[in-house]
Amino acid sequence: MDTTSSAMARTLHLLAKHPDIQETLRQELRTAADEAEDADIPYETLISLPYLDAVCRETLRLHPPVPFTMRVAQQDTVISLSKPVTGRDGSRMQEIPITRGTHIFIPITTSNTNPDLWLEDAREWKPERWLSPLPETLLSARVPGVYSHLMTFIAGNRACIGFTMAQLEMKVVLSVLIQSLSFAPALRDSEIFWQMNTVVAPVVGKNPHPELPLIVTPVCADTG
Ligand code: HEM
Repeated sequence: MDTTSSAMARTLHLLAKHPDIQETLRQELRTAADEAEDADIPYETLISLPYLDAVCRETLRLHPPVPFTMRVAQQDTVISLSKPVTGRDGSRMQEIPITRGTHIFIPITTSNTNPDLWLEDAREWKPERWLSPLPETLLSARVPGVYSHLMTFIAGNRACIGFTMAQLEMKVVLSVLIQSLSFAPALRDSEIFWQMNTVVAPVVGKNPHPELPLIVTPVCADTG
């Protein structure tokens, strides 16, 4: 499973579990489609629909398809910490010296869901958080990620080059699917497990191959 399809699968699963959010999104998309002169929602409108954008951002925040990655220090350095940690010998450290060649684990999900930055509801899926000003604790932390205070697409010279395209893909696919189809959890929903591969993928029970059962029903244009 690739990164964007992992994000899409997670978004559809969350929308299936949150029918109220799914319906709000459907109404936003249908209104935009009704106002469009062509059959499709124009690009400029699609990328600026606030609720669609919030749903995508919130999924990419809480469930980054690449949950962690590694880097190797190319030179000796010192990492400053925002709050002290206690070492094995009991000493309190405010910074960590790193020698060249050290492998560094980068916990993307942990940064994206840090309650010190995102406040106490950091581990909840709440698209509406993106419709209000973001917390000052987050803004002042200056997370280095290339996208939206998140580490989802990592940071620096080797950051993801495809993050704008990934969001566009998500928005195009969601706009088509959610307008005309309703998604609900399948009977086997409790057996779905999100496997922490390099790219997170849904599996069911003991079957190692990715699959995501959902109940999909057509919805008419004039019904909710
Ligand atoms: C939701 C979708 C995506 C996510 C979450 C994602 C995430 C990431 C992450 C975390 C990295 C850094 C990996 C590492 O160095 O350890 C990366 C690198 C990369 N991504 Fe993405 N990506 C996504 C979609 C895409 C798309 C659609 C493309 C291309 C159209 C793309 C192209 C690349 C490339 C070429 C790199 C390597 C950059 C380099 O090493 O200089 N990605 N991506």
